[in-house]
Amino acid sequence: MTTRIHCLNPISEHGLKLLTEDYELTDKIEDASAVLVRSASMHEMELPENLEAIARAGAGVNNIPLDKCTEKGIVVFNTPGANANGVKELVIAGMLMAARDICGGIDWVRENKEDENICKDMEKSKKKFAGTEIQGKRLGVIGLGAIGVEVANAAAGLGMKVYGYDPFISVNGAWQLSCFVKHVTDLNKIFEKCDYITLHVPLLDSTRAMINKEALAKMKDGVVILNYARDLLVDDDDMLEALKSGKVHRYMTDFPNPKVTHMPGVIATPHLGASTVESEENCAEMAVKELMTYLETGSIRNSVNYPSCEMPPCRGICRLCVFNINKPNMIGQFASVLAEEGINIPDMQNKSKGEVAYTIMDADQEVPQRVIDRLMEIDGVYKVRVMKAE
Ligand SMILES: NC(=O)C1=CN([C@@H]2O[C@H](COP(=O)(O)OP(=O)(O)OC[C@H]3O[C@@H](n4cnc5c(N)ncnc54)[C@H](O)[C@@H]3O)[C@@H](O)[C@H]2O)C=CC1
Ligand SMILES: O=C(O)CCC(=O)C(=O)O
Repeated sequence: MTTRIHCLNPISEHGLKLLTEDYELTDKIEDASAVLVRSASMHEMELPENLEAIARAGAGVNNIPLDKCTEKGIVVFNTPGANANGVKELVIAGMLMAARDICGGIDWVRENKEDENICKDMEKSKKKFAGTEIQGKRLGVIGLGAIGVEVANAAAGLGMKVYGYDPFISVNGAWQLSCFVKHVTDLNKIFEKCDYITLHVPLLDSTRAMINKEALAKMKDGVVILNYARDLLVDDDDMLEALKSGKVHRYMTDFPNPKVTHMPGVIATPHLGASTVESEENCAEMAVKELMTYLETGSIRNSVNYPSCEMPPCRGICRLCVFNINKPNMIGQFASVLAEEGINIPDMQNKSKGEVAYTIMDADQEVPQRVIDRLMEIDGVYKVRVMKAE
């Protein structure tokens, strides 16, 4: 049977062409078993009953209703690191544009394009666009995940003194971090010391408005803030005050809104961080592969709401995938139901992540609807998915 995929945003052909003949794209989300999405907000959307998975071709998942998806047993994937280089390069460009008035200079040339004496006049005018160099300046990187690590390492390579803060840094992130990046455990140190501060954290309740009046008050006069992560990490009203007073020299952001675009000292790009051929291809490829693997085998890799769980090909007649609350005796109850129905489990795998768990069980015979209903009746089970072996 053909599996239908709906794209909520344009997804790179490089990824879509990996879909085998068992798949087709559909314009109707209500017909889709899976969704590919970039930044489109899914919060107000009705999720189709037969939706099995959503793959975010990118990093941030604040556009997806994760709790709702979890309770419906919809697996949400993202593509860790796939666009990190694209964002890193824009952040480095942002730092350079903040340090030198490159934008002002370009505007001046455009405005004076008809000037016959432009060669002479520019030598008189250029002093107003002069700037500083980033070499030797202090950069604070908040969030040392895929992007933060790359930004920190690149900036260290450009001769900046780099300070990194991430209380939840992964082992992998720590291994990849240049030894020239100073590890900071108190965020205030970044606020107090740095000439440039760049944000690379997800938008969560704990990070929302982390750049606010109190944080800004601790910073050096003339600090540059770079926000290529998410709009709501910065309190716009507090930023406006800081720009007006000169506390912040420039606010570089990838997230313009009607308030931000009117602020003095803002240089904004229209959410371009991941808009490179390479990042779009990497994200699409990873997202499509994650979806196909999950839809075909039940194995989960890079999910943000369910644990990673990988199983070799089905060793029975069919495979049951159970989504449930992570609490005692769930596996015992699943096994009891199958045992009472005379069904053997030749292979199984159970993984948990925080408050949820996921179990894959291979069954040595067809599993009748009655058994699925009994599994669904177990308190804490969100969903049971049945897959036929190839
Ligand atoms: N402008 C754009 O087009 C793009 C923006 N982004 C944004 O950048 C964010 C980061 O992306 P990645 O680095 O790929 O994600 P990631 O998940 O690899 O890294 C995020 C890091 O933030 C850390 N973190 C979480 N809470 C923190 C806190 N309170 N203080 C310090 N660190 C904290 C985590 O431990 C993790 O290491 C995404 O969530 C997304 O919002 C990502 C890609 C493209
Ligand atoms: O897909 C995009 O262009 C946005 C990328 C992004 O913001 C992310 O990956 O979090």
